[in-house]
Amino acid sequence: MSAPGHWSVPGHWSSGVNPDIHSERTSPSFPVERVTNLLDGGAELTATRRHVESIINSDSTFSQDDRYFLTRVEQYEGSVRRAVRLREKMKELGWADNGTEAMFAFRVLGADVAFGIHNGVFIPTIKELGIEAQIAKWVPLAQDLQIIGTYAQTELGHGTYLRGLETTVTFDPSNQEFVINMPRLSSIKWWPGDLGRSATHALVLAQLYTQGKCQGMHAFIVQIRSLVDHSSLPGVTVGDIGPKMNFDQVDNGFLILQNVHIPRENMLCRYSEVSPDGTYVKRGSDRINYFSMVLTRTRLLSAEIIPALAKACVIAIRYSVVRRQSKLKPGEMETKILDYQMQQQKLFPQLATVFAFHFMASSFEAFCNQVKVQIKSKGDFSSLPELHALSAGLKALLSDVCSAGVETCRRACGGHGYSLLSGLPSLYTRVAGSCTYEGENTVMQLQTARLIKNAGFQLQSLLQSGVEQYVAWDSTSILLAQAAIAHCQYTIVNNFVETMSRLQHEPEIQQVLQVLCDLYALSGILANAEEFLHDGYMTGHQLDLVTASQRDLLTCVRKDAVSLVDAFDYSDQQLHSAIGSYDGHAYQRLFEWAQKAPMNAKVPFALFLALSSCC
Ligand SMILES: CCCCCCCCCCCCCCCC(=O)SCCNC(=O)CCNC(=O)[C@H](O)C(C)(C)COP(=O)(O)OP(=O)(O)OC[C@H]1O[C@@H](n2cnc3c(N)ncnc32)[C@H](O)[C@@H]1OP(=O)(O)O
Ligand SMILES: Cc1cc2nc3c(=O)[nH]c(=O)nc-3n(C[C@H](O)[C@H](O)[C@H](O)COP(=O)(O)OP(=O)(O)OC[C@H]3O[C@@H](n4cnc5c(N)ncnc54)[C@H](O)[C@@H]3O)c2cc1C
Repeated sequence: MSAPGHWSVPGHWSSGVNPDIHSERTSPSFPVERVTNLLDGGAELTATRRHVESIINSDSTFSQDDRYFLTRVEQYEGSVRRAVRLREKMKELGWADNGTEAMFAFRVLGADVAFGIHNGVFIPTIKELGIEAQIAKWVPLAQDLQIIGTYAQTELGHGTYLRGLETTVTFDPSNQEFVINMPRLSSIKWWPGDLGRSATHALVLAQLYTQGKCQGMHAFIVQIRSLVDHSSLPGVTVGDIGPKMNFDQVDNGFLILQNVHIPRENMLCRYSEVSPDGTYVKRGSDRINYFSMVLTRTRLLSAEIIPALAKACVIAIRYSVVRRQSKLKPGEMETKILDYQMQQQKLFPQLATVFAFHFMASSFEAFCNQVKVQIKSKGDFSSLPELHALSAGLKALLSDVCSAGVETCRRACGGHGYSLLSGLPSLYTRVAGSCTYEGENTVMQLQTARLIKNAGFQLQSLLQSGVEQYVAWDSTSILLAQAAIAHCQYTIVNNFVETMSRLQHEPEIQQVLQVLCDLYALSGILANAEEFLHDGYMTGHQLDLVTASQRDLLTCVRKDAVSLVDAFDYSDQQLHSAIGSYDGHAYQRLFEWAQKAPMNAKVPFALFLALSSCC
């Protein structure tokens, strides 16, 4: 520490690691690398991921040092540059689109690389709902960025209620074409990502009409811009929907189609098709055209939703050991804020939640892949309702909990948590979108509730009393949504316990993770205490025991907290945080990054004159 009164504005970094964070890493009670391996799915995958990250982090195109000081157009153009560079890298290095390296590359870059809907929804939907000939035609063009696609389903007037979508696609057997129309203002496609400036093609989800009958929502590939000069095609009006809470780098757009003609072959027809004479042929489940959303909900858990809370925990816990404020014991040094029980009560249940959700998402993705194979190779749709119900409930629960958890981490960092430079506000505004997109959470919970017994009794008694089905359903919906959440919580705790039981051959990591498993379960009981008391499932005394046990567990986690967040293995480039970096030099980074603010650029002389003239 420099002598009082004599210090220099840091023009350089304090070398090494902040001693306050260094002391937290000297004796972890578990092998940190083994937890990293467990989270990656094995040591080999950790090595592959790190190799991919080192390639990305060493390429200046992917650098985002100025990310907090860019205009919206600069953010969009930067994300497009990164997307094109990534495609070049993948070609140079031979990373296959469905390979591990590409999966890690997209995960590291997330929405910071353009064409997230193109890569994450447009291409997978063609693979799932298209026949082999359609996959062979469109997917290579898309993977090579010769076409850019979007997924255009939501309209100005409808997002949740898909049976209410107004865009019509009518088959004309005389010329073997579909004619697409949007009958009114509320029919305009509104929100699709990559649509506003980038997309050349759209997967348009619309009501299919053939032989005068509506056959419900189907998917159609529609070219919307020229591949020569990128201008919009005849009958097409397209643009950006304007500023949003986050995702400024994404060109969410609007699309109007008036009398646009497409060939019959452009309807994705793995599970349904229109014959040349206009006959509609259906294969499989009524709701198979919703399958792409089920897959996206599942992928978003580990691609977007859980990483937001994981990064927030890394930032908040690292900052909480380098931030000293007030004194626990008079006369001693100021206290690390992580030593306050309240700070532990805020942050450690969030940390336990990340592990619980990580293990749940891994198990659920395995189940989802199993169902995909069942459907595609055997035409067996029997597991689709369960997959839908659970994917809807998990997406709703995990996005709700992770959004609230990121906000808790942000608030736990005081004023610096309110600075964009901490990385926390943008983590929150970004993950908050997941409570809405890919199925609004309330509606998703109610989809899960269709399976749940207790709510069913209430529903049954209403129906038996003669109440109409839709009235009975809506008047039970609060109970139904609660039942759906409880069902998902039970599934998550059960999965965490089962995951721990499979670690008996690694006692050191089993022990530290078991503490988090217990903390997650007990915190869940405390957060829903009224339910357990209401049903007589627990007494007040038992709840007191839960509270005391939770407090003891917080103390157990405290010793290893920094090592546990280090195990997530996020690089500083991925955290984009001045207060959560590995070396713990929060104050130096805040000061240096602030110098980049355009507000600190040389005051223009004209402004100086104007200011001086008014005083
Ligand atoms: C990895 C990603 C890329 C990463 C990249 C980088 C990051 C980037 C981040 C941003 C990424 C943004 C990505 C946003 C992309 C969008 O937001 S796309 C638009 C998403 N929109 C939605 O999710 C719409 C939500 N609405 C719906 O799904 C449907 O309207 C509902 C709610 C399921 C209701 O459908 P419905 O036809 O009215 O059916 P309903 O009457 O409720 O049910 C009838 C029966 O069908 C069943 N059913 C309903 N749905 C299904 C289904 N899907 N399957 C099976 N059965 C079903 C019901 O269970 C029910 O069965 P029974 O109980 O009768 O046995
Ligand atoms: C960041 C972002 C990216 C997106 N990307 C895409 C994309 O790429 N492609 C695309 O097609 N769409 C996209 N969307 C749109 C998104 O899918 C819709 O916003 C979402 O499906 C919700 O529909 P909505 O906005 O019409 O809300 P509504 O369906 O109008 O719901 C509004 C509110 O009404 C209530 N409500 C609605 N229905 C019910 C019900 N049955 N019971 C009880 N309450 C109900 C709920 O409180 C709900 O929050 C995106 C949205 C966002 C925010």
